[in-house]
Amino acid sequence: MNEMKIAVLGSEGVGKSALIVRFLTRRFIGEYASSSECMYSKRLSVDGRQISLELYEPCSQACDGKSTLNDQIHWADGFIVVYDISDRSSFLTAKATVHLIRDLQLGTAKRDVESIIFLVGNKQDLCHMREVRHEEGQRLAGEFHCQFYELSAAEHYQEVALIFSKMVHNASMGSKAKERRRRPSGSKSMAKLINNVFGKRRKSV
Ligand SMILES: Nc1nc2c(ncn2[C@@H]2O[C@H](COP(=O)(O)OP(=O)(O)OP(=O)(O)O)[C@@H](O)[C@H]2O)c(=O)[nH]1
Repeated sequence: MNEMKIAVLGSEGVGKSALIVRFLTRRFIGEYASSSECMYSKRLSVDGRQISLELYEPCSQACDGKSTLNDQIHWADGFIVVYDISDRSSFLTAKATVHLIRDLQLGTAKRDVESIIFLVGNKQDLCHMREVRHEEGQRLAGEFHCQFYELSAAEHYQEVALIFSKMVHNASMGSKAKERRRRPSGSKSMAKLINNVFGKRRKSV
């Protein structure tokens, strides 16, 4: 069984949990708590191979034991960097994050293999409130050698699933001979994920 580790990054409220939960459960669940970092795990078959996938979502608020981007770069096989197309500041955070991943990577043992980064503009259903043009996302992705997607976790299951499968596929190509690395926190089972989702406090859109 191959292991695959993906970190889902982005500023508060961009829809990181929504995307992960959509992928894992096919459902869009509107409200999630954000007071702790989360690790989700899932087994899946990609290109005929069994993959044990771990998805890490850091806590976007100040919390104990928070991992640094440097830790995440050592740990992850790939990054999904999310912003909200109706929130320009989240795009600027995504830009800074992508920049940092590329910069920090140069100082690690992984510098020979460019980290796989997918830049994702979420909340496409809010295009009437759009603050970030599609072309801006495309341009940023081109500049930093990322793949770019715009979608809505609220409305698009297929697109969300496609992104995660592509990420796993691409990351598995680049990680075959890779050393095992420390992970930033403990793992959550699917049952815990469901409890977590339903136990989370409510936030408004
Ligand atoms: N309209 C719309 N709302 C969305 C979408 N995705 C997520 N949301 C909403 O955005 C809010 C934040 O979503 P989360 O998934 O908690 O975002 P997050 O990035 O995990 O937030 P933190 O954990 O606080 O960092 C919630 O109210 C979601 O219902 C989307 O595609 N469209």
